Amino acid sequence: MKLITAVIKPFKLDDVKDALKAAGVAGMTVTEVRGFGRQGGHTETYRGAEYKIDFVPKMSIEVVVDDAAADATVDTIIQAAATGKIGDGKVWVTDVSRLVRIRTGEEGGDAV
Ligand SMILES: Nc1ncnc2c1ncn2[C@@H]1O[C@H](COP(=O)(O)OP(=O)(O)OP(=O)(O)O)[C@@H](O)[C@H]1O
Repeated sequence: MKLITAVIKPFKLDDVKDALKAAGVAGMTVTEVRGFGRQGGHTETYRGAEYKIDFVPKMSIEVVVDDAAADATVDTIIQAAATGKIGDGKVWVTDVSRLVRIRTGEEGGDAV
C-alpha cells in the first residue's frame, strides 16, 4: 500500500477529487493547510489577496492505494492540479505498513 500526499491549490480540489473518483479511488482525506515552497520572494494571489513568502493557503490530499495504482494516481493528481503557474504544489508517495478498516477488521488491499 502507498500513501499519496498532495499539496495543491485550493481551487483545484474539486477537479482533483473528480479525477480521482473517475480513476476509481475509494476514499480520500483533505485538510486545509498552509505552507510555502520555492515561491519565496514571489507573490501568489488567493481570493483576491496577495501573499508574499509567508504561508499560503493550500489543500492537502491523502489517498491510500494499492502499490500497482500508485503511479497512475500520482499522474491523475498532477494532471488535475496543474495550472503551470508557480505554487501548483507537490505530490509525494510514502510506504504504508498497515491499513485496517475499523468496521470489519479487513486489512491491506481489502481495506482500501
Ligand atoms: N519540501 C516540502 N516539504 C513539504 N511541503 C512542501 C515542500 N515544498 C512545498 N511544499 C508544500 O507545497 C505547497 C506548494 O509548494 P510549491 O508549489 O510552491 O512548491 P515549489 O517546489 O516551490 O514549486 P513552484 O516552483 O511551482 O512554486 C507549499 O505551500 C507547501 O505547503
